[in-house]
Amino acid sequence: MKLQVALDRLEWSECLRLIEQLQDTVDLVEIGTGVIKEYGMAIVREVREAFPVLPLVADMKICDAGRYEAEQALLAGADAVTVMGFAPLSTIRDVHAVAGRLGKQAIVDLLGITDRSRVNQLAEAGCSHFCLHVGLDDQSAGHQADQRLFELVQPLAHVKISVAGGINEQTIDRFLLQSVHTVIVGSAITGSKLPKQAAEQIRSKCQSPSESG
Ligand SMILES: O=C(CO)[C@H](O)[C@H](O)COP(=O)(O)O
Repeated sequence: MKLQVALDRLEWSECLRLIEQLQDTVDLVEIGTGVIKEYGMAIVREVREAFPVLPLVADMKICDAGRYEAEQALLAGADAVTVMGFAPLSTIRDVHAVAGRLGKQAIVDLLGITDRSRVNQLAEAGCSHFCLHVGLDDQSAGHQADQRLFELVQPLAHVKISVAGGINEQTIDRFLLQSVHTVIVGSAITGSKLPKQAAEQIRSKCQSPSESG
């Protein structure tokens, strides 16, 4: 299981400082939606220039203007871009087309989706990487990423699953036996007084016996 650290609600310099610290511990770095809204593509470009081989996700949460917004982030240097599962299929198709043309990835964020038939429709449209996601506001209302989320994608074979939303060193245990491709962790790492140690502890749980050294 891969570990993706999400950089949310952080200042520019703090993002760069954290990437410097965490680059050898995590598999992917996500520039969070709020950071992108504050600093735009300039921060994606600077991260790419400073860390040329770092696998980088731009959490654009695209819901319209798919071609334009996906191109912005992917041409700025991101390897993958997110599009919302509730967006029009035309938008979702355009994001995938741009990603395919540039040899990059599109990830469909299922935030707010509770209908399995919608996920099937997305899979039929060619989506192959889904993010099961409990958003910050729903977390505040007491919701957590748990087994029920997986029912959305259970019947689908050959898709990659990421999971996000308030995951920490304890709650990650819930996903170890699921076929999760990537676990996305934000606050539990970036809000820690010792982010590298927090990432290392979570990282050690991501490794299956065959992956550990
Ligand atoms: O996409 C996000 C918010 O929309 C976050 O990046 C994701 O939920 C991970 O952050 P945290 O672990 O703090 O919930």
